[in-house]
Amino acid sequence: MVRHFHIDNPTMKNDSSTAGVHIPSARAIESVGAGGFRSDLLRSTSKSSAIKAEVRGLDFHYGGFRALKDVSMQVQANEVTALIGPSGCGKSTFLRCFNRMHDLYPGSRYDGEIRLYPDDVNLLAPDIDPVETRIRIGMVFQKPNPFPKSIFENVAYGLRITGEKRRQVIHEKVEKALRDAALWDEVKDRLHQPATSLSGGQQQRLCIARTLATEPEIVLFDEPTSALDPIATASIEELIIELKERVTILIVTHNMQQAGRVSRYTAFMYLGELVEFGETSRIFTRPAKRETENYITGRFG
Ligand SMILES: Nc1ncnc2c1ncn2[C@@H]1O[C@H](COP(=O)(O)OP(=O)(O)OP(=O)(O)O)[C@@H](O)[C@H]1O
Repeated sequence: MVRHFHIDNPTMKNDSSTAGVHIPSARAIESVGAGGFRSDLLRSTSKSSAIKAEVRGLDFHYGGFRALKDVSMQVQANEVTALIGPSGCGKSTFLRCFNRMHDLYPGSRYDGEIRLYPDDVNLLAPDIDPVETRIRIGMVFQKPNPFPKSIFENVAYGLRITGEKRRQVIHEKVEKALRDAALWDEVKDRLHQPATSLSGGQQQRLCIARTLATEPEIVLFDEPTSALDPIATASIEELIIELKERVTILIVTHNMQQAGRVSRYTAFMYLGELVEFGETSRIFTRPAKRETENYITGRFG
C-alpha cells in the first residue's frame, strides 16, 4: 500500500485505515510520560512551517534485499523528527539515504526521491555529489567516533576539507562549533590534547561539534545516546532541543521517553515501511495503527 504522510495534516489524511483509532494502554502513556513530553516543544511553533525535505516513494535495496518500501514523508524545518520501530525495520537505512552513506558500499540502490528545500534538489539524483551532500547533511553515530587527532583538529577537519585555509576563520569556526555543542568551557584549555582523552559524553559532543562546524542544514542522529550514561544522555538531549533552532534534525532512537522528550514529530517504521507518522504527542497517546500501539506498549520489538 502506498502511504503518503504530510505535515500539514499529521493525522494521516491520505490513509483510509484511520477510522478505528486504538487507544493505547495507560502503560504506553505512562512509559512516555515518565520522561515527560516537552509540551513547550509543541508550543514553540518554529519561525516557519517550512518543509526542509520531502521523501517521495523511497525504495532502498542492499543487493537483492529491499530494505525500504515506498516510503513517503515530509521533514519539517527546524524541528526534531524521531524515527522509531523494532530492530531491523529500516530506521538506520532510511537515515543514511539522506546523506548518501550507502554510496560507500557496492550493490546499494535507491529509487524514489529525497527533495531538499528550499533548493528543491533531489539528493538521490546521480549528479549530486555525495561528499558535498555529507557536508550539508551531517551525521552523528551511535558510538562517539572522534578521529585520532586533537580536539581542535577534529572540529577543524570538515572546514579543511571544504578548502578553508584562513587560520583565523578556522579558529573562530572551531570555537563557535564547540560552543554550539556545549563543550567549549570544558575543552578550551586543552584544545590540543587528543580527542580520546575526553569522556564518552564529551566525545559525542565533540562529534556533534565536528558536524556543526561545516554548518549543515540537517543533522542525522543515529541512536546518539545509546552508549552514554544518563547524565551524558540528558546533556545530548538538551543540546538536540537547542540545535533545532539552527538545523533540522532526524533522530533514530529505541528510547520512547527520549522520542517523547526531544521530538515534535515521530515516524513509526516496520518491516521497511513507514507505518505511521504524526506529532509525537499523538503517536504516543492515540496511535492510529495497531502495529504502532503494539510497539509503543512494548508488545513487540
Ligand atoms: N549492509 C547491509 N547489507 C544487507 N542487509 C543489510 C545491511 N544493513 C542492514 N541490512 C538489513 O536491512 C534491514 C534494515 O536494517 P537497519 O539497520 O536499517 O534497521 P534498524 O531499524 O536501524 O535496526 P536497529 O534498530 O537494530 O539498528 C535489516 O533487515 C538488516 O538486516
